[in-house]
Amino acid sequence: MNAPGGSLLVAEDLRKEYGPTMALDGAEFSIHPGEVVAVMGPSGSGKSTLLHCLAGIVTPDSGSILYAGQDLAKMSDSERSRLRRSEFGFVFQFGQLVPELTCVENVALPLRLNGTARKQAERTALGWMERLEVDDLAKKRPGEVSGGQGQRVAVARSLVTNPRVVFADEPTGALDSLNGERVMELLTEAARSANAAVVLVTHEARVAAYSDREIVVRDGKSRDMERVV
Ligand SMILES: Nc1ncnc2c1ncn2[C@@H]1O[C@H](COP(=O)(O)OP(=O)(O)OP(=O)(O)O)[C@@H](O)[C@H]1O
Repeated sequence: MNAPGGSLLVAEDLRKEYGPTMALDGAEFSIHPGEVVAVMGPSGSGKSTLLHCLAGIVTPDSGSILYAGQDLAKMSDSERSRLRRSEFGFVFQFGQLVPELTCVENVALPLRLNGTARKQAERTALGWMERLEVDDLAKKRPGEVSGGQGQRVAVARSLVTNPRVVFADEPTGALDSLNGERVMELLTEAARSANAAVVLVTHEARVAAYSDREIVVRDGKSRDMERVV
């Protein structure tokens, strides 16, 4: 079931203070199934805090977040963590692959944590690695692959559970522009073909260009660029 208006994830009037810092000050957000939305804005404006609230990682001080019509605040911790494990995928800027595991084991990890048997999990993982053009790296460890290759492995891992929303926080922030563009191409292509929505935090216009819509966050307040004349 989706929220009214066909939105998959809707946030209203989010506020979050860290001591004297107002990280979110009435931020709003909405995303439809399969849509790619870029969250832009200057450093420290509240982009990552917004993403963490939407993903149920950080609890806002006030405001509401509805995922598929369900209020995140009314869920128990275990319901929220089940949501993060099975309905959401995550890609971050750095250090997200487990160094001791091979790349295919890394991609298979979310399935293993959900109870899928190893062989089946690794078969599914390899399918996603093919789509991200990194299946030849299956047996390598993260320390043996390049930054761009590692991010493609991380993208494969974010999609392996067939999530309905992928949260990507500066996924190309540590890459050169050519590798960054390729990661964005593959991430958006793979997400669109799986009908997964993508919440993409970035401060780079060329990365945001891969989105369907942009939201700008300034001083903890968000503005949907489509509504700006
Ligand atoms: N865990 C925390 N503890 C204290 N202050 C925090 C915490 N997380 C964020 N902040 C503060 O909240 C404000 C918003 O931070 P946030 O990381 O959301 O911004 P951002 O737009 O993602 O920045 P950047 O583009 O630099 O990553 C900043 O002033 C930051 O210092």
